[in-house]
Amino acid sequence: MFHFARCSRLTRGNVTSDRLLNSQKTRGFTIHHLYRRGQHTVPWSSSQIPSTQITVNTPARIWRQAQKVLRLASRKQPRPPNIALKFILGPAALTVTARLLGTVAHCEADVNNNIPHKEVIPEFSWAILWEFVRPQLLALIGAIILAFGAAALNIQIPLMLGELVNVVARHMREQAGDYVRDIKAPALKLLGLYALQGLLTSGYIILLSRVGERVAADMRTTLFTSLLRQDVAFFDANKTGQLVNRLTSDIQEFKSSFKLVISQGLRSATQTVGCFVSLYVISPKLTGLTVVVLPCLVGAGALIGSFLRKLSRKAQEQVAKATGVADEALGNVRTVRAFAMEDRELEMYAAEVQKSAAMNETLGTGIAVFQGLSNIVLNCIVLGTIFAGGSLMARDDMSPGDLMSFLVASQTVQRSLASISILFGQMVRGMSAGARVFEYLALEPTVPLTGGGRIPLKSLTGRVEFMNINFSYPTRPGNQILKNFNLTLPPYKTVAIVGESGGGKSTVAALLERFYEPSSGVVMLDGLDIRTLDPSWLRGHVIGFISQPIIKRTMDTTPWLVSERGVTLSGGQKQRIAIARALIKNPSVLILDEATSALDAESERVVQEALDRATTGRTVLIIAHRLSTIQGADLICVMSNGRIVEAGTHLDLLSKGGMYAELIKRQRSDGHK
Ligand SMILES: Nc1ncnc2c1ncn2[C@@H]1O[C@H](COP(=O)(O)OP(=O)(O)OP(=O)(O)O)[C@@H](O)[C@H]1O
Repeated sequence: MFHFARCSRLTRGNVTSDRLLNSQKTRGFTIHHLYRRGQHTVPWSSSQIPSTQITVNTPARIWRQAQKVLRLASRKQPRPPNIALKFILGPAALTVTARLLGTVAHCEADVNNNIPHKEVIPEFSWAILWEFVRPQLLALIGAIILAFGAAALNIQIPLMLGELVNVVARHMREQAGDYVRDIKAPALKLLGLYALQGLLTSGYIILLSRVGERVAADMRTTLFTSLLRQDVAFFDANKTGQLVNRLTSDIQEFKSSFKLVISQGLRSATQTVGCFVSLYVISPKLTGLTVVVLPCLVGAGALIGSFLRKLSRKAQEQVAKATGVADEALGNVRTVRAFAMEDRELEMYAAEVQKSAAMNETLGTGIAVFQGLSNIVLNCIVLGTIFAGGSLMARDDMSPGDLMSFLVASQTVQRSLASISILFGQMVRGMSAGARVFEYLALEPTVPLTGGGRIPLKSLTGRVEFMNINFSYPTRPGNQILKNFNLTLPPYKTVAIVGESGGGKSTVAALLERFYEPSSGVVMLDGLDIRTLDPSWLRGHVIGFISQPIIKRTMDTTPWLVSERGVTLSGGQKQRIAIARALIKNPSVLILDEATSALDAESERVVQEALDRATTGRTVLIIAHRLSTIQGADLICVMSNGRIVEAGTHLDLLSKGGMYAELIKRQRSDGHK
């Protein structure tokens, strides 16, 4: 048994409807259950109608309802195995370096991770990067110099600390001399070093953030410019969400990596080399011991760190998934309400939120165990160094200051090595994000936005001819929509196209707008192939387009504020605004694509009057569903199977008793006038 529910028509090319259809597809719905092109009735099987509904909107009631759904959802979620066990048993966990605490902190803070794309990752181009970096070269060189300076000072600091400790130790041993006078010089020197290091660090961070922000802003505008230029077919093939992702998270990811690799990469590399030299100078024996132990610690730590990062990324993906469900539901709240789907949406959201909470809990436990182990290992390293260093001191191979310097320098090496291992992963991620951004920069549209001839508006008559057009949409090349299609729109006349849904009527308008190029054949304007004409002039001055979908935001041309998606306006008001916008450019050719099909009788009358005035003195192409609105057209063409099969006036076609007469009969019996 089927129930029929009325819903507002989801229009083609409408992002909301596309998103809704996609989301419903993924949630086990069949598109046809929700939407059939050109029909306003939506069949539902009785089993799909939700059995419970939120009917009372008190907060307590809603809260109870949410809790019920959450309980149900959490019952369905299998709990992950105890992560602590995995970590405690992992043998590698015993050799974690302290700096990898930083790795974990990084995992938590890395909220800009891109959800990995399934498609093949394009190649990173250094040449394109150079184009963006070149204007910021001076600031970048400045940042690099300051970062090097800060790193060089970091190498000095352990040695200075050693000097200071030696003064203290000497005084304790000898109990003689002026302690303040002796300690003053090295202490002031160290203080100076600290201050300079702080200054250099602030300097390079300021410069780098300037470079990073400017490069990112440049990339965003260049990518957006490139996207706006792309063919309509490009947008058929690529989901809006993915494109927006490239503008936002990919560029963000690239920017973070760029800044991090330059600042921390430079600093860590310099510090590692410099401190190793210091270590060797201080004590070759102790350095030998460190060379054996340290790489094992760093390697094991990096391994666990990378495991946690993966876990963190999965948790973020899950959060994004949950957000996606909420976004779909809130973005399409009218449809959700119309189908009484609140319970189901809540259930789906709660299930996704539960999953993400469970994953984040796992991650949290992992981080906690990791941090605990790291602390133990760090302390053991310090203990081991003091133990080995102490025995060297006993043999007079080392001074207390040397031991202090050694401890601090070895900690610096550990931190730097761990940071390099993190940076390597970050660099790979940043390069993939950059490559995804660069991919569309080099893409050239087949139909340019501008360029080509213009016909002087005074002599333009608006005669349009479609000659032997064959056409398939680029995304569905096997499905030929227009087959040897021929049609002439005489100047100042109104031609209507009618026919079965999905027969290709709107496609004809899309070809005239040059949204797509025909596979073969030509579209002519005043005897000129439109491919030789300037597309921006054609769209901006010659062709006016009024379709049923309403523009979803305010435009400069409207003197009053329209709410998001135009929800505060009636259908008739929206349509009259659309007509006003199309007429502002005083077009010679006007396309009306189902301009009144969603309106009630009164609004239709008002809009029809506006349209009648608008069409006077122009070449008009009407793509119609409701045959009542086109009876006065100079020519009515019936389309079937990609070509015109009947043409004539309303009375001609009625008297012929062919397809048009059949359509009229069918619409009358369906209840349309
Ligand atoms: N952007 C697109 N990419 C791929 N196929 C498309 C695209 N737009 C439309 N189609 C397909 O092309 C065919 C013709 O669509 P078109 O919108 O031109 O038909 P129509 O006669 O205007 O239909 P309706 O009366 O239902 O609006 C349909 O099968 C449709 O699914």
